[in-house]
Amino acid sequence: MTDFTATRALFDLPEGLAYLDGNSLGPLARSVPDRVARAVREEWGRQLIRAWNDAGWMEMPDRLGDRIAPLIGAPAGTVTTGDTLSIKLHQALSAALTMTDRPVILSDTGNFPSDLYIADAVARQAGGELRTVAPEAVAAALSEEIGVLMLTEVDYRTGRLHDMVALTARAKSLGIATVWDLAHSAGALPVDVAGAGADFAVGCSYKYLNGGPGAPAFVYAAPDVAGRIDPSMPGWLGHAAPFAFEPGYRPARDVARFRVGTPPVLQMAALDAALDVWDVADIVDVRARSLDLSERLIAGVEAACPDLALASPRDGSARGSQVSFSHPEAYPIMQALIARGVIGDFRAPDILRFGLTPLYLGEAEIDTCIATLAEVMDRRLWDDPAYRQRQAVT
Ligand SMILES: Cc1ncc(COP(=O)(O)O)c(C=O)c1O
Ligand SMILES: Nc1c(O)cccc1C(=O)C[C@H](N)C(=O)O
Repeated sequence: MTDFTATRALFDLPEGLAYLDGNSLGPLARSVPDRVARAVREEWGRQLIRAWNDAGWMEMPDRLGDRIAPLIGAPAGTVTTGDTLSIKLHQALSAALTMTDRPVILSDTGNFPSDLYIADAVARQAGGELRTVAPEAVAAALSEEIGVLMLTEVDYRTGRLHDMVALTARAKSLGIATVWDLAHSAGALPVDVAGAGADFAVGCSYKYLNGGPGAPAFVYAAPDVAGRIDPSMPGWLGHAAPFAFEPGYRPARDVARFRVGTPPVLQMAALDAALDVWDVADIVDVRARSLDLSERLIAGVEAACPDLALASPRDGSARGSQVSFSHPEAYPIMQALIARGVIGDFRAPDILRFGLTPLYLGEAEIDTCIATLAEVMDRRLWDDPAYRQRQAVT
């Protein structure tokens, strides 16, 4: 059983702040500064170029992939890390399109814009198109016209959770390759990519994995497809023998062929330290506690703030690890909340979004969030021109 008092002590959160935005940027794990300082001072500073071998820098992308793998139900050797999620998604989609003669990608209208932009471009470049339907309509839209199904398991706005197992099985029965974006799943709820039979999965590590701003993305390729991929971005570090400097490209074994160029070692050192929390935390316990905290938040907000409408599925099993409410004045409401030490975020056009992250959040923060939100709403504290000034990053 996970001891959540112990996991919370592993994070360095500002005193007096209720942080419900770990679904966008996870907080600093206490072990990170020393690990990064060691990478800077000892490895870079003293070992210099030798650190690629002696400090294991070159193996880091695959080693971190192996640390993330158990959280997404992937066997060892099937996940690697690097670049950004947008890039890893581009690579996975390009690979998936080579597995079909139907250059049509199906996704849903709620998917993250970056995913849709990339899918649209990749499909058009392959002579096909991206089709989108409402999230609830995905199963019915799967047909033999579709070549690739690309979905984000948890909707970034509403928290709606797709049924990965059922959709992947149905896709497979129609010969459709699958690419799952686990940005809002990895570290938030149990995922079983291998059990579901997914072909590819991608995700980021700066949300529920707490790797820090700009932390590397991860990519999973199923063992039966990995060795057949002709990478769209055949960088030298995805070569079977990078330091042979051969004139022609020969892909590395399985998923390692998704590596591109030099790994961001300092960022990877931060992620490496942040992942230590999973040595003492069980994702099944995290999910159970996330659901309890979510119920508490929903019940409290609905009782105290009748003007806010629940924008997430009410049924916990159909929801990821976030709870969203809608209101036409969601932007200034969130700014007023943030000014009072409760951090969630706003998503256009009208969503107040709260991430539930039991590794470092408990009942006290949920109750503070409810009470502060109630005060902001009751006293119309949001109705201040200062809170309407839009920030560049929301
Ligand atoms: C579902 C989803 N896909 C893609 C991205 C883009 O990731 P990145 O900026 O790391 O490329 C994000 C978040 O930014 C996301 O939430
Ligand atoms: N990646 C981000 C960034 O570089 C700046 C600000 C926010 C983000 C995010 O991750 C947004 C996030 N994907 C979301 O779900 O809204």
